[in-house]
Amino acid sequence: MRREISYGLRSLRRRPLWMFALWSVPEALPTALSGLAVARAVDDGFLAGRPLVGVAWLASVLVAACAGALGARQVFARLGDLVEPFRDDLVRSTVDGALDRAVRGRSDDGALARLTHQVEIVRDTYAGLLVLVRGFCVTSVGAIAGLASVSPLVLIWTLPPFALGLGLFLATLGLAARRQREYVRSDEDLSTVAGRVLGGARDLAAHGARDWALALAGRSVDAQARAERALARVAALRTLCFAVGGWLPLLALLAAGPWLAARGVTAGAILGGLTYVLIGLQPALGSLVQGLGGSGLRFVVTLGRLLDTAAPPPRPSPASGRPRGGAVSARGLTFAYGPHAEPVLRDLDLDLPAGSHLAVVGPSGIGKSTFASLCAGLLTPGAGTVTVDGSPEPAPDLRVLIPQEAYVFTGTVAENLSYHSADASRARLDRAAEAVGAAGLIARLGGLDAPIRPAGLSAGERQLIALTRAYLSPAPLAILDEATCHLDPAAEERAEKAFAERPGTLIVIAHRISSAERAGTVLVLDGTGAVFGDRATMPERSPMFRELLGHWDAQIQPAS
Ligand SMILES: Nc1ncnc2c1ncn2[C@@H]1O[C@H](COP(=O)(O)OP(=O)(O)OP(=O)(O)O)[C@@H](O)[C@H]1O
Repeated sequence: MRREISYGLRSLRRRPLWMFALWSVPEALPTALSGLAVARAVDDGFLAGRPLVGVAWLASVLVAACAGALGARQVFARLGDLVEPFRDDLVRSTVDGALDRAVRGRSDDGALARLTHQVEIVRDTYAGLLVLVRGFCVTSVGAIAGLASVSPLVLIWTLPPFALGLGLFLATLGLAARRQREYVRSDEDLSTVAGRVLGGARDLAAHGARDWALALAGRSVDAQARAERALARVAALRTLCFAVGGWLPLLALLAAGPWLAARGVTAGAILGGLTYVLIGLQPALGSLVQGLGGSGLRFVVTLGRLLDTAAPPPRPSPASGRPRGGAVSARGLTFAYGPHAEPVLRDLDLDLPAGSHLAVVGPSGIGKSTFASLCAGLLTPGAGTVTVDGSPEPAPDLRVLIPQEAYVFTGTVAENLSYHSADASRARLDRAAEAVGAAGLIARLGGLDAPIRPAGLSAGERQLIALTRAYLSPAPLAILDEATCHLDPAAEERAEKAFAERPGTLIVIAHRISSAERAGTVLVLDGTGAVFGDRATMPERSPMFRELLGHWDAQIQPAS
């Protein structure tokens, strides 16, 4: 349960939370004033023979209620600012988890149900819990402040039993969550067994296995009944906690009446105390017990299931915050896009030590992007293997691939940059943007907190954002698949140099041959075979490389 609660708390954005809390203050006024108004109305008004004073005190509660209503209106208007980012985070990690499984070739039948039904349950219950907990805090703080202002002696008799009931209730929450989970599990088991038994009813009857099937289903029915009884016992325990916290303060105050009167506490103050208990503490505790016991448990259990299947958290960055490793090794790597298609890559062998900088060059359509996708684990080799740091299924935490069409999402600049590095400080985001050459763009957009509208950015600007995001990733292997094609040569050089200096391995699918000039190692794909080796020796070893260099020289000569 701790994981779910801390996820819920972590998702609360600071600024909207402050606004939410600030607008809650007026709502505490009617509760805080209610008992005091009753006490004064009785003591200074009705019992003193001044009914108009009494009525005026009671009317003051009405005024406070109007102020409270205004506050409540603002509170609900701000609820979306807290709930929607939470939902977006949840959708993102659910989609990441499903994609991660899909990329690894694992089926994930429940992904759609999680994304639609379960995310919506969690979002609704989250909003309900925020309203509930806020309401409890506002009402109980108002009532306790009011009790203290009416008479500290009244507070002494009412607060301890209330706190005891609340404490006991909170202590049962862990048990209640466990029981709720067991209940959901047993319910699922029962429907699975019942489905199988009913589906095979004809075969079971034909083989005379009726008793066996009855016993099988009976075990699940018994288990579910046990789980439901256990859940009911927890509900009874909750009622007991409410009785202690909600009714005991009332009984204590009534029983202490003579004792209080002997110490100068007026009838009005005792009545005021009773008012605080009856319209403040008791309903606040009642709603909390009901709400946390119902939608609170639904929140914890459903969120728990979503988190179990969400994307694994990004691998913690090494101590220096920078990636290490990223060795790539291919053995007999062969790939074709169809069973009878001509292979795009055939029997490719290469070893790229960690920290290398490889440029992949070749004519258009020769298989450079295919090679990138194989290294990233997005395609599965038809024959042979390709591994990253020894892993044949390079997980997202091992590599980051930036394709030609860079994806940028609606959100702030900081959210876009830190997508692969949630723990990156703002200073790190700034340094990365500076290194990649995106600092000017970010300043133009209005800084890290500026919102991004993907459609408002040019293709090159989107590439700069995506490149900075990838640069910050803890993945030791970065693959740029023509990821700088919309940048001018100078901006491309700056971005590539930043990636080359980033610890880890860099593979650049070259858009311009100048990318190969900067790399230590080159892979030339020319259709008849592949040539892999040092950049310096490549012109001698590969006629294709010489040809590409010639084209490049011809292109840049007239300009120089
Ligand atoms: N999804 C696919 N299904 C079928 N064939 C594909 C697919 N993707 C690429 N191909 C084909 O595989 C071959 C290699 O494509 P690939 O995109 O890897 O080449 P490339 O060298 O990256 O080309 P470019 O430089 O134009 O991006 C091409 O003939 C292409 O048409």
